[in-house]
Amino acid sequence: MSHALKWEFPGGKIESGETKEECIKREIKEELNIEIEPLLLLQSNFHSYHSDKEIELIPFVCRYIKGKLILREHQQIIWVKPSKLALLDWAEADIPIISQIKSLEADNKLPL
Ligand SMILES: Nc1nc2c([nH]c(=O)n2[C@@H]2O[C@H](COP(=O)(O)OP(=O)(O)OP(=O)(O)O)[C@@H](O)[C@H]2O)c(=O)[nH]1
Repeated sequence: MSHALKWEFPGGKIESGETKEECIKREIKEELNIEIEPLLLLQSNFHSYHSDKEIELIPFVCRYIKGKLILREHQQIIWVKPSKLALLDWAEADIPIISQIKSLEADNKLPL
């Protein structure tokens, strides 16, 4: 909501007592109604949107396990090939993540 109409990866904030893997599974189930398995932890990106708000974005490459995809919180969802990710208008914090995905794909290191 704070970056309305920008593209973001589905996810959300870690709750207390939760691991980052538990968090991403819970958030994807809550937001998209599907079960996923995190396969590869990418590098975090620390980003400051305003002086009062800093986020650590912790990206995972995940595998779809099961479930019917339902949009519970987002306006729109799309599947995008790694080579086309940079064409979208991303939330600022996401830009370095896109570069990581592109270079992993170029090196054939995406576990998909
Ligand atoms: N999920 C997600 N959030 C991102 C990305 N990039 C980015 O800047 N953010 C920001 O990181 C924050 C994540 O919070 P969220 O609102 O998704 O978390 P949440 O589901 O736990 O929400 P809640 O606090 O309303 O329960 C938001 O300010 C969001 O705009 C991204 O790629 N994915």
